[in-house]
Amino acid sequence: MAIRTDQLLRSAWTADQVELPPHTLRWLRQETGLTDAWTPTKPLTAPPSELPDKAREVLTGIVGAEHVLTDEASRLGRTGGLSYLDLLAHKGVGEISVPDAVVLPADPSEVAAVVQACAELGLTIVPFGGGTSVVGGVQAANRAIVLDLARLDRLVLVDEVSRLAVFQAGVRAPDAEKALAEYGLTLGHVPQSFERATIGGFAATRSAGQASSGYGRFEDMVEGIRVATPRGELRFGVAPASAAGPDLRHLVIGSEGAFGVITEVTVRVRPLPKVRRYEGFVVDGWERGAEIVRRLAQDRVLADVTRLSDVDETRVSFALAGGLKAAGLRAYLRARGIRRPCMLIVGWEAQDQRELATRRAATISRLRGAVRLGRVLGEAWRHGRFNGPRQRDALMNVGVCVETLETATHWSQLDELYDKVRLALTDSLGRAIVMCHISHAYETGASLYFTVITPRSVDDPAGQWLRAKAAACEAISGLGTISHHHAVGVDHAPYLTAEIGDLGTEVLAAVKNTLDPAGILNPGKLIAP
Ligand SMILES: Cc1cc2nc3c(=O)[nH]c(=O)nc-3n(C[C@H](O)[C@H](O)[C@H](O)COP(=O)(O)OP(=O)(O)OC[C@H]3O[C@@H](n4cnc5c(N)ncnc54)[C@H](O)[C@@H]3O)c2cc1C
Repeated sequence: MAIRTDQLLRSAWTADQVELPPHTLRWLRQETGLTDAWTPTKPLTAPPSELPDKAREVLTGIVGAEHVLTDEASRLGRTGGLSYLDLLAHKGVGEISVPDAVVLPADPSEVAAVVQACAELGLTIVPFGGGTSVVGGVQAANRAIVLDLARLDRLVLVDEVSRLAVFQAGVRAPDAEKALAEYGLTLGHVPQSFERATIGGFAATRSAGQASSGYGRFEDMVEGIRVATPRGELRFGVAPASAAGPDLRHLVIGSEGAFGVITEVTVRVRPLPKVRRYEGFVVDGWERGAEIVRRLAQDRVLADVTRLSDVDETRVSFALAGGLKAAGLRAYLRARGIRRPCMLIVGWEAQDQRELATRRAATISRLRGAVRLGRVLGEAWRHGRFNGPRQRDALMNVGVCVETLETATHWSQLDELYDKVRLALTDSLGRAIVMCHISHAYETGASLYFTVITPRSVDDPAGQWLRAKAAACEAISGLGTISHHHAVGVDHAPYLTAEIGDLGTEVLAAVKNTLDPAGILNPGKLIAP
């Protein structure tokens, strides 16, 4: 099997060298004090593989010699995920552990055999989907082997009557959508990592896509799931709803490879939309914007995509759009009485114009006081919706520390959480741009997604972000969730008990102990050591 090149690009999102436009670089220097001085980088190298001969022999017997890879490129290609710290580590800054081998099983039965064999051999396994984790979820502690699900790439079946599809876990989101489109169907799960992430990864992390208001979070889409554990196979989901005890699907959805390896997922699918419309509005101030989004959620008229940027994120978006355009827009908005512009993107997807018009009218009637900037802004957002990681590459290339973090809470606590996280980040980082948006709203609350941009520390680039992230996590603890959709991984594991309590942590540990008594599955993720 050809190794996909993007798995080798762990220090960047794309192979192309991306550069910031000159006006953006100038603006960034003014705003953040960015200079040309930053820690030099060098490519990461791998130590020799220490995969024991016996283990190689057993694994080769299951998947074939060509699917047990110990060469440097294959192992570096599955070293870590895509957090800022992982990307830095690939530039030779900070610490990261390189796996001893990459194993590529072909189907659920080979996955089960690999898991059993590793349990007997005492070999640690890191399940690896698209490798887009931003919380240390695919870090290979203890010189583990990476179990790459890339060959589980089939659409197993489509039940058009029930609107269900069964995918193998390694199917990437664009391939899933392409396969479903042939049946006139869609999953509608569009996270920013869409181009690379997999069906199994979405289930393992309780992912949420940009259109979650319309299509739901990924866990809402999972009807059934198949998981290989060292103790045998788990299979859940025989009916759309059940009163047969607790819903055990949710023991494995979000289990981040710590309880078992997801091999197949049955997902709810919907008809492909025939019409779509995305529009941009501007509201005056974050508090007013959040109130509008709350009304939309509580009146149940949210657009499929509903995304509110705070003043700083809006300012940055306008600045990046370029000098004259941005100045003209600001003047226009001032004339319309908007002093603290906050951008609101709304997008609807429907089967026909009539459905779209009805839903649009219901949403728009609640946007009192908002200034409509029209479809150009909405469409620009839609077309650029996957650009974030490319922009991050360009920023990192000029010595910027750029990272995101996310949380969620109830409406009554949203402002407090917003203020506390912002304060924690700015206190820790000093001169930094800290911006935020709401992109997932519920009747009872919403997510907050923060992006940070600051000059990378010359002396201690990793420590700079570790300290800021710790400060933000402390601010979140007790007020919101430690993760709305990025999952727990290694980074959030120390904060999980504060959220679910000692007994909750004990329950998770008991489940882990039952399914994985030798503790070989993704150690250190989800449950802190
Ligand atoms: C630029 C960027 C943007 C992002 N945007 C979003 C977003 O909008 N919404 C969102 O929800 N997330 C987002 N993420 C986070 C990430 O993409 C999601 O967590 C995604 O669900 C991970 O899928 P993956 O296939 O890449 O999984 P991986 O990164 O490979 O793995 C994630 C975790 O799941 C485990 N795992 C993977 N596959 C399996 C399996 N088959 N069985 C058991 N365990 C498994 C891994 O061991 C790991 O702990 C973003 C990440 C990046 C880098």
